[in-house]
Amino acid sequence: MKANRPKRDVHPDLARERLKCNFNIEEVTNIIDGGKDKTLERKKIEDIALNNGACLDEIPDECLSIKERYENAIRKSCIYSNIVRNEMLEITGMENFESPVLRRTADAFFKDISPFMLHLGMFVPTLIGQSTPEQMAEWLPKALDMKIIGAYAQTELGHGTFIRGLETTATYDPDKEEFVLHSPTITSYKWWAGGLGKTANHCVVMAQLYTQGECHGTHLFIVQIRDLDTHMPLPGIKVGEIGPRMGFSSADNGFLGFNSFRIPRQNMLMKHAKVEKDGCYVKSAKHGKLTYGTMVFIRVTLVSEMSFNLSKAATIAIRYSAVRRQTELRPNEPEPQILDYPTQQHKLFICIATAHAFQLTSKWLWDTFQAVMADVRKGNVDALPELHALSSCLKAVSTSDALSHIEQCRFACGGHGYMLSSNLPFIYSFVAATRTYEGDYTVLLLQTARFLVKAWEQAESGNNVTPTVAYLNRTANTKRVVWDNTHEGIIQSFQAIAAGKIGQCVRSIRDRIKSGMDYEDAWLMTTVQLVAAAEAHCRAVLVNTYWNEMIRLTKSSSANVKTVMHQLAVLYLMYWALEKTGDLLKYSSVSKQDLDDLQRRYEELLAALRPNAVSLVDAFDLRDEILHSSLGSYDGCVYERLMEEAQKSPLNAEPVNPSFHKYIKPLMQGKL
Ligand SMILES: CCCCCCCC/C=C\CCCCC/C=C/C(=O)SCCNC(=O)CCNC(=O)[C@H](O)C(C)(C)COP(=O)(O)OP(=O)(O)OC[C@H]1O[C@@H](n2cnc3c(N)ncnc32)[C@H](O)[C@@H]1OP(=O)(O)O
Ligand SMILES: Cc1cc2nc3c(=O)[nH]c(=O)nc-3n(C[C@H](O)[C@H](O)[C@H](O)COP(=O)(O)OP(=O)(O)OC[C@H]3O[C@@H](n4cnc5c(N)ncnc54)[C@H](O)[C@@H]3O)c2cc1C
Repeated sequence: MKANRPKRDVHPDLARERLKCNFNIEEVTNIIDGGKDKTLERKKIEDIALNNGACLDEIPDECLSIKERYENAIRKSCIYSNIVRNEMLEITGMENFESPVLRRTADAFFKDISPFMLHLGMFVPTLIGQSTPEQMAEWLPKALDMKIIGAYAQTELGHGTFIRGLETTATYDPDKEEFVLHSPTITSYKWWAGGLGKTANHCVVMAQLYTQGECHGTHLFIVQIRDLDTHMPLPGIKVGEIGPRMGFSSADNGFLGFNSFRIPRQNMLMKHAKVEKDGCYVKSAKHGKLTYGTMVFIRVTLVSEMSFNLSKAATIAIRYSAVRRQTELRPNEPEPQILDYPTQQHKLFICIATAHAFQLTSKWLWDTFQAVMADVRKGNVDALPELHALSSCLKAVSTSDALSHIEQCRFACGGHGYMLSSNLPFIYSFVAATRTYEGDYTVLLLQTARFLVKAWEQAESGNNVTPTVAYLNRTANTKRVVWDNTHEGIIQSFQAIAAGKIGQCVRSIRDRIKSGMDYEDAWLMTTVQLVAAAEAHCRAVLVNTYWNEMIRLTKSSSANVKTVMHQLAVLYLMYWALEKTGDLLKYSSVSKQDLDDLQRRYEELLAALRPNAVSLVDAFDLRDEILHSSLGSYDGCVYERLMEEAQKSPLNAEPVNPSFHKYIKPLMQGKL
C-alpha cells in the first residue's frame, strides 16, 4: 500500500526560523552520528530502505483492529527484513546487525513496533553472547537469514525482577540425552516475551537446571516451539498472545507453558556452563552472572535508544511550537509563536540537550562495554561489577528522564499533542515500557547502590576505587564542597551530592545495625535513600561524561558549532543544578544569591538558544517517514496534515453512522 503525499511549501514561520541559524547543521549531525562517514552511511541506508515508499500506510495503524494491525506489522516486517538481509547488512557488515541505523530506519515502517524486533534485539544477541562456537555456527546463520525467528522468554507470570525465583524447570535425562522442560504452576508460565505470541518459531528460555538430582540455578536453552512449515505449536507447548496493553500493540508479546517438553542436550546454551552427556554439570564461567549478559547488552543499547526517542519528540514539539501562534502579548500585536515563551523553551530545550547528553554518553558506555567484554573473553571479569552498576543506573535514569521529557513535549503541543497522528503518544507509550523492561527503575538503582556502598567503604578506608566512582576518593571524607558556578564547579557539586548521599546511606545502615537490626533489614529500611544515592551518582556520571565527550568531539569543530554545543551542555548542567537546589544547599556551600544568579543565567541561556532551536532539531536529521507526525514534519504544514489524518478516521467513511438509526433516533423518539 503506497500513499500519495502532496509535497508542500515550507511554512513561512519555519522557513524564517531556518534563516536565523548561525551554525553549520551538518557538522552537528556528524557529531551526533559519530562522524561524517557514519552520517553518509546512515543516509545511504535510509535511502535504500525508505525511498521506495513501501513503509507508508493508507490507513493509519491506530485505525486498525488488533488483528489487522498485527498482520500489517508482519507484512511490513517481512518487507523490511528482506531489505535488511539483502541490502542494508551489506553496508553495515553482518557483525553490525544491531546498528542504530537499522533500528532508526525500522521506525519508518512501524509507528508502534515490529514483531521481529525482539528477534534481532534479543534472540540474536543471546545466541552471540551465550553459545559455544559450535552452537553459534548452527543457529546464528539461520537466525540472521530469518530461517528461524526467535524470542527471549525469561519473565514469568509470577516473577520478572527476581530471576532466581523463576519456576520453569529443565531436568536432564541422561538416558535420552535430553532436557525435559516443564511449567509446574500457573505462575511459571513465561509471560511478556515480544514476538512469542504469534510470530516466533523458536525462543530462548530461561529455566532452573536440574541434573543428577541437583538444581544449578537458571540457565538458557534454545527451544523450537512451532512447526517450521505449518507454524502450529509443537505437542507439549502452550503458546499465545497476552492481550491488549498500553503500547507495544503489534509486538505480539506472548505466554508460553511446557508440558514435559523434550529438547536435545545440545540446546542448552553452553558458553558459560555445560551438562555432559552423563549429566555431569561443569561451570566454566569466572563470574556467576554472565548468563545475564543479554540484559546488560540491552541496558547499554537503551541509552542511545532513549536519545533517539527524545530527539523525535523534541523535533516534533519544536517544529510545532515554531508554527503554532497563541495569545496576544500586547493589544493589537500579532500572536507570538509559542516557541517565544520562555516557559515553552524551558520545557523543550532541555529535551535537545538531553538527547545530546544521552547520545554522547551512550557512545562512551558502548566503548566501555566493548572493552569489558574483550577482557571477559580473556578470562578477566574484574570490571564486570562496575559495568553492571553503570549500565543499571544509566538504563534506569535515561529511560525515566526520557519518559518525563517526552511527556513535556506532549504538553508543549497542547491538545494536538494528544492526537495519535502527532506520534507523541506512541513515542511515550514505547518509552514508558523501557522504564520497566530489562530491569525496573528502582530495582536497577538498588543494584547500583550495592556497588556504591562497597565503593564508599573502600574510599573511606583510603583505598583507590574504580574510575566511575573515583570522585569518592576526593569527597568521601569531605563535608561540603565549595560552590563555584563554572561547569567544573557544577560537575564537582554533583559528585559531592552523590558522595554525600552514599555516605549518608552507609551511616544509616550502620546506625540501624547498631540499634539491633540485622544487615538485611537495615539495608531494606535504607532503600529509599539508596535509590536517591544511586540516581545522584548517575547524574554525576552523566554531567561529567557529557561535558568531557562534548569537549573532545568539538575539538576540530567550527567556532559557532563549538558555541552551540557548549551552550547545550551548560544548559543541561544548569537545568539539573536548579532541579536539585535542595541537594546543593545540603552538600555544597551554595547561597540563595548563587541560586538566584544561576536561575537568571539559565533564563538568559534559553534566550540565547532560541534562534537556533529549529536548526538544532533539524540537525537530528530525522526524515518525515521516521517522525510519522502530523505536527513535526519538515515543512511544518501542521493544520493541513491534522485535517488530512482526520479524514482517514473510519468514522468519516459514511456521513451517518448506523448507530444513529439503531439507538439515537429511538432514544430521541422515546421508543428505546
Ligand atoms: C532492526 C533492529 C535492530 C535491533 C536493535 C536493538 C535495539 C534494542 C532496543 C529495544 C529493544 C528491546 C526490547 C526489550 C524488551 C524487553 C525484554 C526484557 O525485559 S527481558 C527480561 C529482563 N529482565 C530483567 O532485566 C530482570 C531484572 N532482574 C535482574 O537483572 C536480576 O535479577 C537482579 C535484580 C539484578 C538480581 O539478580 P540476582 O537475584 O540473581 O542477583 P543478586 O543476588 O541480587 O546479586 C548477586 C550479585 O550479582 C550481581 N549482578 C546481578 N546482575 C548482574 C549482571 N547482569 N552482571 C554482573 N553482576 C550482576 C549483583 O550486583 C550482586 O553483586 P554483589 O553485590 O553481591 O557484589
Ligand atoms: C513492553 C514489555 C516488553 C517486555 N518484553 C519482555 C521480553 O521480551 N522477554 C522477557 O523475558 N520479559 C519481557 N518483559 C518483562 C520485563 O522484563 C519485566 O516486566 C520487568 O523486568 C519487571 O519485572 P516484573 O514485571 O516482575 O515487576 P515486579 O518485579 O513485580 O515489580 C513491581 C514493583 O515492585 C518493585 N520491586 C520488585 N522487586 C523489588 C525489590 N527487590 N526492591 C524494591 N522494589 C522492588 C518494582 O520497583 C515495581 O515497582 C517485558 C515487559 C514489558 C512491559
